[in-house]
Amino acid sequence: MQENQLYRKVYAYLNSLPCIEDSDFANLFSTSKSTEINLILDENQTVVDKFLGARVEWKIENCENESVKSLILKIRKNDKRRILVPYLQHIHQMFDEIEQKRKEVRLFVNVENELQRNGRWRSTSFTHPATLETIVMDADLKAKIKSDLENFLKSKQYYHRLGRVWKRSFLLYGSAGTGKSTFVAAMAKFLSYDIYEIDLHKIANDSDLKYLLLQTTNKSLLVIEDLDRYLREKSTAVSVSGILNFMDGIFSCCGEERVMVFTMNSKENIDANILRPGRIDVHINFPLCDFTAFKSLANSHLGLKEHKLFSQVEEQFQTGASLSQAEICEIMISNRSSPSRALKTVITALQGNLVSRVGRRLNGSRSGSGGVTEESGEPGLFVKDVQNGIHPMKEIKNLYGLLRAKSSRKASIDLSDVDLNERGSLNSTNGS
Ligand SMILES: Nc1ncnc2c1ncn2[C@@H]1O[C@H](COP(=O)(O)OP(=O)(O)OP(=O)(O)O)[C@@H](O)[C@H]1O
Repeated sequence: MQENQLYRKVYAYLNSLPCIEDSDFANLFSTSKSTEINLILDENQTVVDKFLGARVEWKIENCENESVKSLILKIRKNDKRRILVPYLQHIHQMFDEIEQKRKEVRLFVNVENELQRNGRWRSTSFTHPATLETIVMDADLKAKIKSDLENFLKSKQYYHRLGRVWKRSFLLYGSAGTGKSTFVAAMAKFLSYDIYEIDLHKIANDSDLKYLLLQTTNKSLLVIEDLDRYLREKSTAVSVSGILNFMDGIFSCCGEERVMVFTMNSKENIDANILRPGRIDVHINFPLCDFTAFKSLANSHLGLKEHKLFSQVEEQFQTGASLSQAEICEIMISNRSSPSRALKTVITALQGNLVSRVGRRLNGSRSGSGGVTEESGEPGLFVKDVQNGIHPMKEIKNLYGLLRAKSSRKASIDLSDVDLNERGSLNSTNGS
């Protein structure tokens, strides 16, 4: 016999009401999440609910046939016409939200063509503990992204009215270890979407990629990590046009409520067609750790809000030294029993980073490369001289000067890449 979907939804809705906790009888059940206990309605119990100022009553009853249960709804005659339909719609909506929260997030990865006996995706439960709260990033930017995702979840009608597929694409770009992958995990958790992580190496050709896409479900996050590397090294059998179609072609529109996420170390030299709105709607920069991010990490990893060594750490950041969040986290985790030691190690690592940068820059100048910006992997290291532009030799002298007199704050060293102005910004192009 087929399950009555309305019954299922109302039942789940009633069990989610706070009044169940106050009732005289309720059955206790554990769920697949070991620490979670659910309270479930007892038979013949009456549940009172309120909607648009009206009181409604539900009762769960056994039918003559013991295996069939029914839910009896009582509404005052005067309220019936006014609230019945909107009330049932409200239950539908609440049910979707309950399902969303309850859903276990799964991680899917694609397997090679020849292993496809059980389909091309293998999945496992996704239990990554990262959340948007645990990610250290600019607070305004985080709030904007959160609200962008919340808006997306509520925008089915809006997208449909525009004749657009209900999907949104994000580019997360920045140096290694700045939190891009962790952010993907946090997004999936926030949305309660399954993750489909696509390994382009394991895809035979463009049609194979389409085939994989058709095997994904709605409410999912499709992720391609390090897209810039695939494009640069041409290390996949998928062509650029195959990737463009994946991002915004007719096949990419087969599902709904999808979020696509691409990560890159740098978006320099990336074909503008790939980055255009529709293919990428939101660009999010992940800069290397600065002093503000460092303080958040020190707080979360070492429980430090202030420390006498903070001023020295700040000085290092001001001289242009930098480390990724991953490097700083690792130092803090391995020295967590001694916060002072952790901070001293961070200071030493920042000093070492500055020295090696200067060394590399000197070598670069000697070999005649005259490189003012560094290619991907590290953001450009500039000394900006407002009147005279950027001079590599002057830069090196400045850096040595800074190393000698660590407290000097005369030179201004800007460690962000070309998107400095976008730091903390969220470029949203379709205004959903
Ligand atoms: N912004 C951040 N907030 C909190 N932790 C971070 C952040 N960035 C990095 N980390 C820590 O560093 C580790 C590595 O980060 P992650 O893998 O997310 O970086 P990534 O930018 O994806 O690197 P890659 O480009 O090499 O894949 C994570 O386990 C996380 O604990």
